[in-house]
Amino acid sequence: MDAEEAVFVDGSPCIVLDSVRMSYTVPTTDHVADGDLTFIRKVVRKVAGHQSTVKVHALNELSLVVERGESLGIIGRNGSGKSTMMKLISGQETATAGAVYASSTPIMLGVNAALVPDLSGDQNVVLGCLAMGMDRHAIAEKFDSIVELSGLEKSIHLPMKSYSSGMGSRLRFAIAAAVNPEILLVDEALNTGDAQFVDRSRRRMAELRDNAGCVFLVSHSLETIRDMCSRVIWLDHGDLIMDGDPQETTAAYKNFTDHLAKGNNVSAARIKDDARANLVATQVLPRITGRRKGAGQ
Ligand SMILES: Nc1ncnc2c1ncn2[C@@H]1O[C@H](COP(=O)(O)OP(=O)(O)OP(=O)(O)O)[C@@H](O)[C@H]1O
Repeated sequence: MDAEEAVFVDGSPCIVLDSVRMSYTVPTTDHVADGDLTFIRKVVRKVAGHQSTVKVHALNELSLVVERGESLGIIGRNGSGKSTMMKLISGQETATAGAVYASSTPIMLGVNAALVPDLSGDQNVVLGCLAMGMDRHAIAEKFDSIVELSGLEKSIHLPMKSYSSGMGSRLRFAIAAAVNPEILLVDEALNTGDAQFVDRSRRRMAELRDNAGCVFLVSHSLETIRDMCSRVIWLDHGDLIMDGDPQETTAAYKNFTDHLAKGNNVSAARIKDDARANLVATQVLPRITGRRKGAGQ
């Protein structure tokens, strides 16, 4: 990534990721992680109860500016960093380095509501709505439609711990869908439910998308991404590979995965390298009074 572009945005963008990185330190049973330690030191560490750890780089340094009106699709293989990026934007996780700026609270459909298992479904509706910043009047107004969307009318007075995981997901989705967020995050991997609920939730999602200032959508369905997004980014092993037009980006990614599926690892790597070579890296600069679009480049 040699080229760098200074981005000058008119008005305020919805989301800015400024040199963001995310890594996790996780325990491992792989002794290679102990590196060059002598056998004796490895035994001593084990006896002393030391657990080996490795660092997982979920997202390597990247910057991104997403403007109002954009609908950004995020594609990539399993483990490429898509959900991690969503968690950083929603504030569920804090980046290891860099900063995330949002013009208002992003709402991630399905997971925003931190619900309490011992409370009943209806009590959790109130709790979840309060957590999203709704007042009691607005909650009372929306209550019936939330329960209806969840499809849990019969179980709404039972404790959430008695719900199946699908029922819990439906309630969380219905609560998150009660507000019309300016920044909407949809991770399709989190969308569970039976056919009837999927249909209902898709309709509500479409309404939310139409009303949102900007939308982030993670999906393994390239068709969904092409249908719904105005811009697509391709992540691989935590790196930003491509950022651009939905048709071009999904076509390049499909070409890459088709080559991989046929075992053509070398040509797949070349496709990825070519895509990355054309990437214009974003650089986030502090806003300076008087600076104009195109100035100072
Ligand atoms: N809480 C966590 N602790 C440790 N490692 C994590 C954690 N969350 C994600 N990772 C690691 O970070 C990397 C990126 O994961 P992420 O869930 O963002 O991928 P993804 O692109 O959303 O994958 P998928 O398509 O399978 O949902 C993976 O290697 C994953 O193992």
